[in-house]
Amino acid sequence: MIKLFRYLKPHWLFVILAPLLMVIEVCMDLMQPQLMASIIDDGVMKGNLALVQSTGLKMLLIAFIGLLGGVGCTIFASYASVYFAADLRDDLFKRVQSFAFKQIDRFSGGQLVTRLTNDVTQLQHFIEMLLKIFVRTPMLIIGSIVMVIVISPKLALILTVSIPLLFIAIYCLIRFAFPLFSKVQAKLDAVNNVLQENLRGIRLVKAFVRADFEREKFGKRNTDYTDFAVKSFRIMALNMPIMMLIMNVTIVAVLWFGAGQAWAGDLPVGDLVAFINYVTQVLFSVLMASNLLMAVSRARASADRVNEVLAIKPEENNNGAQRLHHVEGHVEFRNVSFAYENSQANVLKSINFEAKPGKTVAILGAAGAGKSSLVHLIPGLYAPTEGVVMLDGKNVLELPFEDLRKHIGLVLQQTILFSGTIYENISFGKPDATQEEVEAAAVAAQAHEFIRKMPNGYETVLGQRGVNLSGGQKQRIAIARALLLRPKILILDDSTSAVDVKTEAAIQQALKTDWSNSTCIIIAQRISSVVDADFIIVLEDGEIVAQGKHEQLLASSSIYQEIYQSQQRKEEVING
Ligand SMILES: Nc1ncnc2c1ncn2[C@@H]1O[C@H](COP(=O)(O)OP(=O)(O)OP(=O)(O)O)[C@@H](O)[C@H]1O
Repeated sequence: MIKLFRYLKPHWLFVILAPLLMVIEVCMDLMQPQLMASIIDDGVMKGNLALVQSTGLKMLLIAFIGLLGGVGCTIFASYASVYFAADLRDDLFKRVQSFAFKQIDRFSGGQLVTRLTNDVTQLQHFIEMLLKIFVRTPMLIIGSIVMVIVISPKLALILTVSIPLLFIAIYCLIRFAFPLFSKVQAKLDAVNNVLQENLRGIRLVKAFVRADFEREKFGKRNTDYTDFAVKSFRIMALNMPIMMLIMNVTIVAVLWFGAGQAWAGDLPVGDLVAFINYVTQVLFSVLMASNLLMAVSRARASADRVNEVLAIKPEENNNGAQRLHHVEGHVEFRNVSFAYENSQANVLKSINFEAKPGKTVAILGAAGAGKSSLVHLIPGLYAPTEGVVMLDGKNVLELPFEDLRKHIGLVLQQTILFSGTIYENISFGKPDATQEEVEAAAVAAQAHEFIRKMPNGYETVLGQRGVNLSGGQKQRIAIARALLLRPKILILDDSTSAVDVKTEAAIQQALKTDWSNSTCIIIAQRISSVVDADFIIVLEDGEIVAQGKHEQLLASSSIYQEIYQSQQRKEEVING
């Protein structure tokens, strides 16, 4: 957790001011019981009204100065903790943005959300509390102990029993609390996961009438979380009553033994009252320390989870490598095998093929054959476990990633749109694109016509994830976004699956004419989408089982013939 304190460095002024102001409040608190003793012994007992009034005014003034110190401390502690949390959140967000694909796979969306929200808030509360009481508590404890010893060393011996008792109670509570707090956060992760997944897929849930099932699933995780949260609150709830019990027993003991000294004239009544006040301050300060320690154990759990994210090294950009200014677009897979980190099995096995500049290579294969995994290796989103992926004769993993990816237009299988205008979505990769460039990309992606017909054209605001568009329209916007970059390599990962055959043909025609310099790698389900490709690869279980041109494959590959015939039959059924 100490590591996270570096986020307080830029706000050092608040970090210094908060405890300094707290020192003022503590000094005032330490003076009050002495003044009270003086009012009682020299004013009340001796009938000296003038002294009661003047000392009373002094007490009011001191209380006011203490109040100013306390308020100032709270304000600066809040500033420091809020800015600390903002900087930490910012850094976490940047770190998540810099994750490589394999690191994104490690966390579920819900886990990252909890870390960036709940865990940061826990740490913020802890920092605020720490700044408010880390000076106050030791100062009050030491100051008050000195005062009770000065007033009555004999009575002060009572504290040698009650303070260790308090510490033992606190230690036990914290030992139970820490593992629970870690579990509570993990359970909250699980709740957030279901929540996120469900909200994203709410239409599917409704369409499949699975609301009851999802409600039950959520209910289970929610109850699980609540059970642990209740357990941890129960432990925290024990804290206060145990401390109060020890405090009350101590005060009774002080009165018991103090009364004898007072009656014997060894201890003035005012001093006895002041003694009780100081004892109360000592015990309350220990209580505050216990709250702080509770907060430490909770914050430690949050800090561990936040540090887990911060410890992940950002994806290397290969900055030392030679810049990639010009790309021909020659892609080659040499004996490439690949496995995801979380599974041992190879999803790609000894892949060899090349895509020459300006040519179109199509990849066909059943679901799960490894098509997406294969194309993700080209921009270096994952690294092959064996073999090498080359661009213009260079290993893509040794190229500066930013340069490499600027030359690659990737249209992902799952269309991702951001809330914002259509214009902003298309120009996502090139924010300074002109209207003409954006429109040209949209024309080629067969999106211009439907965008033009929308009430605000390119300025139409899309709802979250483009809810106000059809699946095919979303895909065409995603294609326009990639085309706008004028990439030397264009990868379409099943990106026209929701587009009708005629529109798909028009997109392919536009690619052939206006984007003929780009090497295209197209993943498709329909053979009609790949017949014109310069080269077709058929993948099965991560292996290339056939390759060649459409006619060659029809003549020589039984698997290709099977796919072709089954699709023909389907079309005949559809066309009646
Ligand atoms: N991030 C991942 N972590 C672990 N395994 C994965 C991951 N992504 C895909 N896989 C596995 O890799 C294999 C190939 O998946 P891939 O998405 O490449 O297939 P695909 O041919 O593109 O399938 P589809 O046509 O359904 O998109 C599958 O068995 C899949 O379960």
